[in-house]
Amino acid sequence: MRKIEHIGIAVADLEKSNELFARLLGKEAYKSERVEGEGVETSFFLVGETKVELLQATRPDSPIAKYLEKRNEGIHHIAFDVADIHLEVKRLKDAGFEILNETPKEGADNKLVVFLHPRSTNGVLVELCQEKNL
Ligand SMILES: CC[C@H](C(=O)O)C(=O)SCCNC(=O)CCNC(=O)[C@H](O)C(C)(C)COP(=O)(O)OP(=O)(O)OC[C@H]1O[C@@H](n2cnc3c(N)ncnc32)[C@H](O)[C@@H]1OP(=O)(O)O
Ligand SMILES: [Co+2]
Repeated sequence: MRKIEHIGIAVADLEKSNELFARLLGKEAYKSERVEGEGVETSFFLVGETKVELLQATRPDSPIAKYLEKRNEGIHHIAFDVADIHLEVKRLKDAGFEILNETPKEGADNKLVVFLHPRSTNGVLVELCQEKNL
């Protein structure tokens, strides 16, 4: 794990939360991106070396929709930047963590992503991110 890539925050209304975080951080989101595979619309704010990712569900079966059915808006996951996602998946699997998708999938912001089940990570949904062009 090289650094915290982003903190993912589940929101009900992306436009409203974009305005709130722009006011909070003193800067606008640098991008918005829809990830069909996850049923999410995201926006990203750069904060030093790391990012805040806001996520709104685009369909009822989205993990974000399911999350917000049971919980208030708030921190949904923490994402770590990794150099080699396949190596990290093997390391973490051997270390006893529960990998949700062993084959990396398309993430936002030009990343390949893998998720670990929160029941194996002290109740925190963990995402691994590798830059796609490496
Ligand atoms: C990829 C685009 C973008 C990016 O950065 O590039 C994203 O970040 S997309 C983010 C949205 N996608 C995902 O979250 C994919 C991975 N998530 C999942 O596969 C599910 O959400 C899963 C398996 C974590 C939970 O799904 P499930 O249907 O099992 O939901 P339950 O409500 O039944 O929860 C089971 C159990 O897990 C706990 N839980 C659920 N979500 C979270 C969470 N975000 N953080 C911590 N814990 C979570 C929940 O409380 C249940 O625990 P229990 O003790 O049984 O009550
Ligand atoms: Co994320």
